[in-house]
Amino acid sequence: MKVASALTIAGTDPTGGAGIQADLKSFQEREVYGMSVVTSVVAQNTLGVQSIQHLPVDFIEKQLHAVFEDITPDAVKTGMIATIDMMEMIAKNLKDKNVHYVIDPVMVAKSGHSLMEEQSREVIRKVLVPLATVVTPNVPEAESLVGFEIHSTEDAEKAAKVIVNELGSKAAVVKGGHLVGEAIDVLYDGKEFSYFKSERFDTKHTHGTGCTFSAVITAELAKGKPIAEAVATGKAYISDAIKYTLGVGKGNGPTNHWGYRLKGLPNQ
Ligand SMILES: Nc1ncnc2c1ncn2[C@@H]1O[C@H](COP(=O)(O)OP(=O)(O)OP(=O)(O)O)[C@@H](O)[C@H]1O
Ligand SMILES: Cc1ncc(COP(=O)(O)O)c(N)n1
Repeated sequence: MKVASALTIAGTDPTGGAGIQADLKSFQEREVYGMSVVTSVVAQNTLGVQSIQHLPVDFIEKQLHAVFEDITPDAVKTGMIATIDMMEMIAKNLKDKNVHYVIDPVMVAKSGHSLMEEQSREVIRKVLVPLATVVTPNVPEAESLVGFEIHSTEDAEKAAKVIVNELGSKAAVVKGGHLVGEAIDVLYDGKEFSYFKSERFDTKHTHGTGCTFSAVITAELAKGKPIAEAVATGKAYISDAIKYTLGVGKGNGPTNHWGYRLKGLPNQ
C-alpha cells in the first residue's frame, strides 16, 4: 500500500492552533502522511504573537532537500513565508517538482501581528502564485494580491479571476471569512466559479481556520481528488471544526479537528 503524502512549509504555533501544527493535524485527520518544513518559529498562543525567530534560508533549504531526497510528497502547501529570500528559495525548489502546490498567502495573524515582510507581497504575486494549483487568500490577502477592495461575493469573484487569469495560478479560492452574512468562499478554476457556503458561526474560536482549510485542500489533492471536490471537503471540514468549538485557550481558540469526522467532541 502506498499512502498519499503531503508537505507543509510554514511557521509554527506552539499552542497547536495554527501554522505547521494545524496543518499536520489536518493531514492526519484526512489520512494523508504529513511532513513539515519549518520557516519561522513563532512564540504565539490564542492571545496573540509574542515573538518570531526566522530560520536561516539555507537551513530551510536543507529541510526541503531532506524531504525531497527521501519522500516525494504528492502535494505541498506553503503558509507563513516571511521574507523575500525564503520565497525565492522555495520557488526555486518547487519549480521543477511535479506536485500539487497550494498557497495560503499568510500575511497578518488574526491578532494583527504581521507574519510577512511588506516588500514580499510582490514576490508572492510574481514568483509563487504562477507555480500554484490553488491559492487560498482571505479578503485582505486577496485585496493585497489584486490591488482592489473586496466587499462582496461579486468582488471576490473578480479577485479570484485576476489571480488565475493575470497572476497565473491554476485556481483560486477567495475565502469569505472576513465578509458579513453567510461564510461564502468563491472558487475560480479558469473556466467557472463554484461557491462553498456555510452559516456564519458566532464564535471567537477561529484561530488557524485558514491554515486548516488550505491543509485539507492539500491533503485531498494529494489523494488525487479534483480541485472542486478538494475545496468542498476543506469547507465541510472547517465548518464543523468551527461549529464544534473546543473552548481551548484564553483568547481566540483553535478549531476542532475531530468535528468533521466525529461531528463533535471526541470525548463525548
Ligand atoms: N465565523 C465563521 N463561520 C463559518 N465559517 C467561517 C467563519 N470564519 C471563517 N470561516 C471559514 O473558514 C475558512 C477560513 O477563512 P478565513 O477567512 O477565516 O481565513 P483566514 O483569515 O486566512 O484564517 P487564519 O488567518 O485564521 O488562518 C473559510 O472557509 C471561511 O469561510
Ligand atoms: C505560523 C502561523 N501561520 C499562520 C497563522 C495565521 O492564523 P491566524 O490568522 O488565525 O492567527 C498564524 N497565526 N501563525
